[in-house]
Amino acid sequence: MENLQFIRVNTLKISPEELKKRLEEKNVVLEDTFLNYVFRVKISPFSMGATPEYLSGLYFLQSISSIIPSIVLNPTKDDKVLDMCSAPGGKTTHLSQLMENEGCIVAVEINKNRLKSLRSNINRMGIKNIIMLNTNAINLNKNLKFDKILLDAPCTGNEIKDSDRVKTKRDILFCAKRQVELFRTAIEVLSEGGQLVYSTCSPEIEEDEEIISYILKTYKNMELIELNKEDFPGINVIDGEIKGTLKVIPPNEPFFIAKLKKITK
Ligand SMILES: C[S@@+](CC[C@H](N)C(=O)[O-])C[C@H]1O[C@@H](n2cnc3c(N)ncnc32)[C@H](O)[C@@H]1O
Repeated sequence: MENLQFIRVNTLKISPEELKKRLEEKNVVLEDTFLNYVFRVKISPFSMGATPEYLSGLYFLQSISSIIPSIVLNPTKDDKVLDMCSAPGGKTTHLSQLMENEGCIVAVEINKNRLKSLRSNINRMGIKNIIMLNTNAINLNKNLKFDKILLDAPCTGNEIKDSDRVKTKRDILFCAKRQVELFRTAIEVLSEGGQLVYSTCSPEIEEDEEIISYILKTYKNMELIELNKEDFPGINVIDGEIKGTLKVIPPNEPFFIAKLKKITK
């Protein structure tokens, strides 16, 4: 099988051209993707997680599927952004890069140990617009308000990440319940007119489309913003069961992505 490792260049520190040149000088073979700052690693003589360039924060190792949610959220320098489930920070640091290290991101993570990897990634990548919160995102103060929210929810995962785990119906329903609870808080702290991206790396319909359809049925002030699979050439993306949602399928890492807007309070 071809190598499906990707690097996201940290454009806060280096240009894609310069990093590509530096890695090619070390015999790394990179292939372009539809994003000028993301490359597929075709051949590497060494581990891409142990190079001086990696350690000094010039790039992040990230599946191309998991690059989609931050692009779809499309934050600007003026936004107040909430990342509800943020460690180890692949998407948070990508959001920060898209915001050119300006604006403000509140990155929430419940797990203390995982918060350490988030902190180290933020430091390594020279990011200055993130406030970390070690708490349960479900219990966030409902008076807070954000323009954009990423809910990259904890889920049962997928066979590419976790091939030996056997998931049960019980695991799936446990995650689905928590996903709805997180979603309820997300809607409360989203400003009127604000946008929310929901993603999971699980292909299970109970954690994906069924969550979106429950939310759209229950919250009449939330509407779906339709996504277009043609915007992601070179990635195996199909339409989800709900028109306008996306599913990334193998050989890429499975992912589900949906975007919603809060039309009224
Ligand atoms: C899918 S991972 C997030 C990956 C991350 N967004 C990234 O791109 O690197 C889900 C994360 O949510 C955290 N989490 C689970 N329940 C949470 C909660 N109630 N509040 C905040 N974080 C939570 C988990 O510890 C885990 O780190």
